[in-house]
Amino acid sequence: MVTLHNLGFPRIGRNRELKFSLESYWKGQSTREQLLHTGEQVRREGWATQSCLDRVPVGDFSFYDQVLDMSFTLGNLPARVKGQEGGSLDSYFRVARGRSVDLPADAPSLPRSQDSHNHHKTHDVQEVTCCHAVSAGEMTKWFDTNYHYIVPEFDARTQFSLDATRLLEQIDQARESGVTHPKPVIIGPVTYLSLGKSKDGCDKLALLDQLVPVYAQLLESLADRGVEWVQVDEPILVTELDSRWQHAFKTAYHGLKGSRVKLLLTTYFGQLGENQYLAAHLPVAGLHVDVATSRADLVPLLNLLPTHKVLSLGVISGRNIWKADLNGVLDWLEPLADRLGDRLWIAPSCSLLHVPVDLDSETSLDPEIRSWLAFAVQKLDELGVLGTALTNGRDAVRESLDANRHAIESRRNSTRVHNPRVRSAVSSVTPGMGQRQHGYARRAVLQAGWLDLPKYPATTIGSFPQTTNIRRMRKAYRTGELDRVGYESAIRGEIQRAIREQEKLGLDVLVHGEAERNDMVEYFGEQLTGYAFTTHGWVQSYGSRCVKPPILYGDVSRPHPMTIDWIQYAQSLTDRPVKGMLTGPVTILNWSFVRDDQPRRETCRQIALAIRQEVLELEAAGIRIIQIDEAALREGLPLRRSQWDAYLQWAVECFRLAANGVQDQTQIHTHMCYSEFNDIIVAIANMDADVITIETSRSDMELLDAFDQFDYPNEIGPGVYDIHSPNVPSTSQMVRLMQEAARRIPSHRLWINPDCGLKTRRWEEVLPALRNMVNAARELRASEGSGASQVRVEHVGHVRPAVTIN
Ligand SMILES: Nc1nc2c(c(=O)[nH]1)N[C@@H](CNc1ccc(C(=O)N[C@@H](CCC(=O)N[C@@H](CCC(=O)N[C@@H](CCC(=O)O)C(=O)O)C(=O)O)C(=O)O)cc1)CN2
Ligand code: MET
Ligand SMILES: [Zn+2]
Repeated sequence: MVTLHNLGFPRIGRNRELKFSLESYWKGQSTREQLLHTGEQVRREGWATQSCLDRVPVGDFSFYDQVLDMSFTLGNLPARVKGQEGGSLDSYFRVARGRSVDLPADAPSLPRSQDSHNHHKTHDVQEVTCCHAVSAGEMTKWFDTNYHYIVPEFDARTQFSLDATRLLEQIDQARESGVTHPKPVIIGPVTYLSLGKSKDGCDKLALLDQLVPVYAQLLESLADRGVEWVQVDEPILVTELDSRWQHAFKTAYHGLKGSRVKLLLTTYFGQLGENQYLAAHLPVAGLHVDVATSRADLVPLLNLLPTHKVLSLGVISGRNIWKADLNGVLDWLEPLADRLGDRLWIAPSCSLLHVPVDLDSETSLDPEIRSWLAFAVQKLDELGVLGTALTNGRDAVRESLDANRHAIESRRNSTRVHNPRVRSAVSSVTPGMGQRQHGYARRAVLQAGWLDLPKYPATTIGSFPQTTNIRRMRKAYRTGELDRVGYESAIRGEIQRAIREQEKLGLDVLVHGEAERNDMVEYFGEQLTGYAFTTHGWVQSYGSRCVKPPILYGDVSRPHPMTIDWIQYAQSLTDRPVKGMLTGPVTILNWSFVRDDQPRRETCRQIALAIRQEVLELEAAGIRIIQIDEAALREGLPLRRSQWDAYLQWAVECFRLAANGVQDQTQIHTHMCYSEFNDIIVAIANMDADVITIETSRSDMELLDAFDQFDYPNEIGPGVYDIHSPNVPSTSQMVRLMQEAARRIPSHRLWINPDCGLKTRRWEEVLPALRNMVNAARELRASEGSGASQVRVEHVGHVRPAVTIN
């Protein structure tokens, strides 16, 4: 008989209870007990929802991040938090967020900037000057998702020691809640090491020998608690592993062979590929593989897998929100069930952390679109239907299967999905559409002519603080308490404030501040056709921070302008140039739930055409600098390097399609927060943006080495202000950073700007920081003896034109 299980359940709470509880605790507005209570409630609710399963995950809950939890379980805390006052929850949040100053009412934030190892640091509020300051752990994205984890830190002195309390307590709690077969979830030793970072250059793999015994101890504690199966997550098995890491798998799992619990070696987010043989032959009791997006692994695995092992198939996608084609799954699954008998387990492909909790909360979704969707709760229902069909035959669930077939067919045939005009627009795309009229050198002269900018022009990345007031007004508008006229005039007030402040600061190129946007992706999703959006579809991005990814179900078009009025209004308030501000097609794609019935590149092209229209209309409306953010272009790189080229090819092509239809005089900017560009600098150059702003302040400009070595031809704004910290950077600090930058990039091609948008900061922090930044620009100009725009014009002539990809 088939066994049904789950790999992990969303933990932010059906109504983001955990988010609110955490933020209130951090602000000192509620007690530790209240927070612990919320955590317990969320876990119990999750277990209740999963009661239909044969094995229920335990330990997938987290107050901040599951990787950080694992670090605590293994006793691997950075030395800087050891011996500090307070309980373990305090230490935990100290690693997660740093020792904070008083948390402002609206102090969310983006992940902190990267260091040179492709990690970016944390988070909401940062430790500052106080004597007890503790810097936060670094944070980086979890595989190819929009979830971010706290990077484990290693050095030559790292010692591990077991603290199984969290897991053991949760197992007891699960049992109290009626879970008869709790299945603890842990991150496996090899993935744990690979996710971490060596702080002193020590060899991470050298730690394996002392790590494995601690894992062995952990498994013993679980066995003592009566646990039968443990889910050991090793997602790095779906990436390319060199021979040392392959060997590490053998060492680790041979070291754990004597354990009294059974291990389910769990992989997800892709195919095992060349690691199949390795994974199939490790001495564990079972193997979980992702078969939701591709079944390429399946046949070879069936032949490789020793016959005593359980094979768990991730048959329902844990990454998207579409109903699974249950009849289609059964067609191939039934013969397998016959063949494998009790050895077959089924589950979602990965943890359900990456999808919203419950479709039933979506009362205002269009009923037809709703009928195509499944969130976490519904995915478990689907699993149940498959289980019953396999055990008792399809007739036992005939009604559910028929309804599912109907939904799948309705989606496939819906006229709302297919729009012939969009199809024909995409098929008439020509390579010339992604090509600027002339190369950068010629454009730069034309742009400098009208822009008349000083050297080191000062600008910002787009957003200004999203205050509580702005969010409240938006909520009031949503609920009808505030009418459109009232809302729009309030937003115009915010724009006006942003413009006035920037003028006072003396910035050279202004922004409107993005007050009208809930999120840089959701905002565009709400205005494009082919998109649906939810009211409760929150997904954790990091810590207490959530996103509500819009759902892209059909061909995309742009029925009306999306940003023009706001930008034009902003421009009407000032003589200085205001940047048009758009999110790029690749980022919109990567941060949305997208359709699975056509290749991503196809969907991306449609979005690119919609953004292109907006770009051209902005230009026609007199906006002559347009920024197109591609924060997720680099982070969207496939997990396997062998697939990078193909991805970069279409991703860059889509950016070019969106951006490059403009006149030479129009200046295109792009922005990326994740700035480890060594491997993809050619692709970045191929985007051919006139100016790229990136996150560099934390790395002391080392990230610019890639641009330097490659001779990146266009202009660059390396971030000098770490916006993830409430710290106000000093003028001299920023001057020094720009001087570092100027050692790598000719100064006539440098801009000065913060690392990223300022939406998560407060005005009180932003104003002094930007004041110092503008002063830094002035000092630099003075010390170089010329502030005249001619300098820019004179120099640009020597610059090589950008490489093109056509
Ligand atoms: N999509 C996306 N992915 C991204 C980023 C990003 O900016 N966008 N940045 C990187 C880091 N990830 C991040 C993810 C979320 C947030 C963030 O700040 N999220 C906010 C929600 C932003 C939002 O959608 N706001 C809405 C709704 C806000 C809300 O909850 N309103 C309350 C009421 C407001 C109040 O009374 O305070 C409600 O509806 O109940 C709005 O402004 O309209 C949060 O969790 O708090 C920041 C960074 C990487 N991935
Ligand atoms: N324009 C956006 C902003 O300033 C870019 C953010 S990148 C995550 O917020
Ligand atoms: Zn950014």
